[in-house]
Amino acid sequence: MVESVWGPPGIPIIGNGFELGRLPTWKLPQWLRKHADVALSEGHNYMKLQLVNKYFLVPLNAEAVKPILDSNTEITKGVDYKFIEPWIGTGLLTSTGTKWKTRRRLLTPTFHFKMLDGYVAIFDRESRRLCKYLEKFDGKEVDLFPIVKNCALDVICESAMGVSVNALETEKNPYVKALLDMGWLLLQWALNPINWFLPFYILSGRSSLYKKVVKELTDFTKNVIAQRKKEFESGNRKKLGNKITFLDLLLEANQENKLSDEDIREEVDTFMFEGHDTTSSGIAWILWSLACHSEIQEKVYEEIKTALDGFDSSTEITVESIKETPYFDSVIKESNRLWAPVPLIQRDLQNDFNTGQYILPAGATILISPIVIQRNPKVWGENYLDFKPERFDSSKEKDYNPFDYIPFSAGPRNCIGQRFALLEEKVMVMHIVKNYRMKATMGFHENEGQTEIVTKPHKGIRVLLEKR
Ligand code: HEM
Repeated sequence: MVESVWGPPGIPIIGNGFELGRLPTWKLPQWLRKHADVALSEGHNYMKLQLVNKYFLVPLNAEAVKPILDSNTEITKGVDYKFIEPWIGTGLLTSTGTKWKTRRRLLTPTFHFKMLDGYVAIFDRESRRLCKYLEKFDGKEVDLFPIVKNCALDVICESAMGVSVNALETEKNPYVKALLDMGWLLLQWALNPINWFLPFYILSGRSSLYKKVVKELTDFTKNVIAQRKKEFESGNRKKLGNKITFLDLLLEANQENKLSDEDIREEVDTFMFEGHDTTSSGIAWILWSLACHSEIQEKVYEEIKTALDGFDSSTEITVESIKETPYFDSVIKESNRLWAPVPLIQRDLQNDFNTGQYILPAGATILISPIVIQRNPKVWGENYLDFKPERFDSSKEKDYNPFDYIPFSAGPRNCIGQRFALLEEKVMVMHIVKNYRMKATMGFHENEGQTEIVTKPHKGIRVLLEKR
């Protein structure tokens, strides 16, 4: 049971809460890694963290994480997700049991590779806009992170709902503002337990802000759905090239009575939540890795040039041209290894769970940190902190277990948007590298991953930008 699992020493009753509460969030990955090394060296493949009366059990390697991620029964997410349920409901991300299984089956075809062509056309168009926008920073130092984040938001609004919010050029859109406020509220709630104390939450004004933001976000989606449904029913489906939006696919299921209007709203809002902060974090770290390693950046540039057959400004990036870049694939994988965009994955155990080494009790929370697993020196070597795309050389035999590399999680509840995300990362970075040279203004590891909803670069992505 829990007592037999090793954990970093804490204070009686409070456990590790005091230390963790004071730890800057960008130091959390190293803190976890340091203690994981102690646990592993003493023969444990789990460690426990105690926050007052709550235990978090952290699997430390592939052997420990595989049974839980592979489980078809332990699929219930942690309580932290409850906070966003008034917004995203119990859609694919937060539901469990039969509801989750039915939704997963219904939504899987929306990410079928045939559907991705239409999304890639959006990535291409929005990335071109991004490169145009960046022209004003030519020869200057700029933080690319907020810019990429806005572009990713434009991409997800277009892909999910067929709506343009133009976050890249305007901060005034009320929907964009509400999304930013929601991000802030979620972070405050997750990081600072004082917010869990209802009287404080009400008196600090956060409760009323929360209600206002939820209303703004859900009203927006409801209006888009109502409008689209009218067009859809009149047979006027707005086409994206020859493909349709995610919402249109859901409306088809609606016509077959498989999803109600509210079900559709839940899923669209789930994709809005899951689909832009994650990719902007992924893209940001790839750009950072390239900006810190100029020889790797040039190699990627040359590979893209060949794949796009020389390229001029009108060259469109398509699913076909993306296939021809194996080195760039390795660069993306290595970046997602070192800086997994989703810092923590949770499962709330519904039953006692036998890991082979321990029996973990029902009610405990399994806390999976992809960064901890992906920085295990026993798997990735003593140079695990170095950026080495050759670790993922496709011509070499894989010398790691698939569960040692889990940026998109694994098993039945893995990321349904993985292919969408990787294509978006590729297209956006390809456009930037094709048009600009980036040079970091500080050392690679001076920038750390801040554990927020996503792994955020705590010093931004500050680079000197130079037009090619
Ligand atoms: C770099 C980008 C992304 C990363 C690293 C990422 C990673 C993840 C991870 C770690 C999970 C949790 C799985 C678990 O609990 O075991 C997840 C779930 C999910 N992701 Fe992503 N994600 C990304 C982008 C996206 C995008 C673009 C979409 C949609 C357009 C998306 C939609 C979802 C959904 C709906 C789930 C819940 C799946 C389920 O529970 O069945 N993700 N993602």
